[in-house]
Amino acid sequence: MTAFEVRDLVVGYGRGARRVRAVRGVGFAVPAGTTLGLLGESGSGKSTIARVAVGLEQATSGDVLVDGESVLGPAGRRARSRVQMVFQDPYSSLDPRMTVGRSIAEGVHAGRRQPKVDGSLPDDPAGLLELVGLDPSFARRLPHQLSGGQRQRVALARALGARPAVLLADEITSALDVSVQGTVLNLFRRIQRDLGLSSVFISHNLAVVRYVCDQVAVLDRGELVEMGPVEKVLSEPEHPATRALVAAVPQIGVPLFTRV
Ligand SMILES: Nc1ncnc2c1ncn2[C@@H]1O[C@H](COP(=O)(O)OP(=O)(O)OP(=O)(O)O)[C@@H](O)[C@H]1O
Repeated sequence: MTAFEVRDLVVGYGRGARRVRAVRGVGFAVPAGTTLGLLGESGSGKSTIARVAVGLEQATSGDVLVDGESVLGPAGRRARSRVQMVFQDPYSSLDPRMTVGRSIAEGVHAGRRQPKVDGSLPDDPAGLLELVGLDPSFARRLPHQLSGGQRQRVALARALGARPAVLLADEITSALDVSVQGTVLNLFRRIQRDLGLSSVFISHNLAVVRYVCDQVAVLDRGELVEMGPVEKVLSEPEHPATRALVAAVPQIGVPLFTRV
C-alpha cells in the first residue's frame, strides 16, 4: 500500500518576472512502512514539497496524497492532519514558553482521532519521552533547558504522539554535532523498525540518506531526475546531478554511521 504520494506537483513562489518555479512536475510514491530520502542540493525544492504537504505553501497544480486522500485545499484538512513534520531547527519548532510535557500532550491531542498506527506507540507524554530515550522527568522542562539533540527528540516525540500516517523529517540532524547526529539517527531507525513508520527524510547528506532510507529521489532545480533503491542510486548514479552529489562526498564508500 502507498502511504504517501506526490503527483505531478508544481509549486511557484512570487509573481510575474520574479516568479520562481521551485517544484516542476515532481512525482513519487512512498510504500507504507518505508522511508524515502529526498536528496538534492540547496534550493532544489526539497523543503517546498514537504511544506505543501503540511499546508504551509500552496501548490500551483498536481496533488499530494496520504493513503490515497488529497491533503490539498480546505477539503484536504483531514488528510493533512495525518502528516507530521519535524524541522531542522528544534529551537523554532517548539514553543519556548511551553513545557516539554505540554508540547507533547498537544501532539497527542491533535492525533486523538487518528487510527492507532501501532499498538506499541504510547499515547501519553511520559511514554513518548521514554520512546525517544528521555526520562519522563523531562516533561517539566522548558525547551531552553535541553540540548539540541534532546530538543530534536522532543520534536520527534511530539510528532509521533499525533499518530501520523507519514512523518516528514526535514534535515533533522543538520543542526546537530556529528556525535549527536548519530544518536538521533539511531533513534530514528529504531522507531522506523519498531513502529513500521512511513516517512520522507529530507537531507543533502548522502551518508545520512544511505543510513536511514530505503529509496531515494534526487531533485535538481525543482525536477525529479533520478529515483530508486538507495544503495543502487548512490553506488551507480545515472543522472549528472546525482553524480555531482556523490562526487562531492569523497568518503562515500565509508559509512559514517554504523547500522544498528
Ligand atoms: N518563501 C519563498 N519565497 C521565494 N522563493 C522561495 C521561498 N522559499 C523557497 N524559495 C525558492 O524556492 C526554491 C526551492 O527552495 P527549497 O527551500 O524548497 O529548497 P531545498 O532543496 O529545501 O533547499 P535547502 O537544502 O537549502 O533547504 C529555491 O530557489 C528557493 O530560493
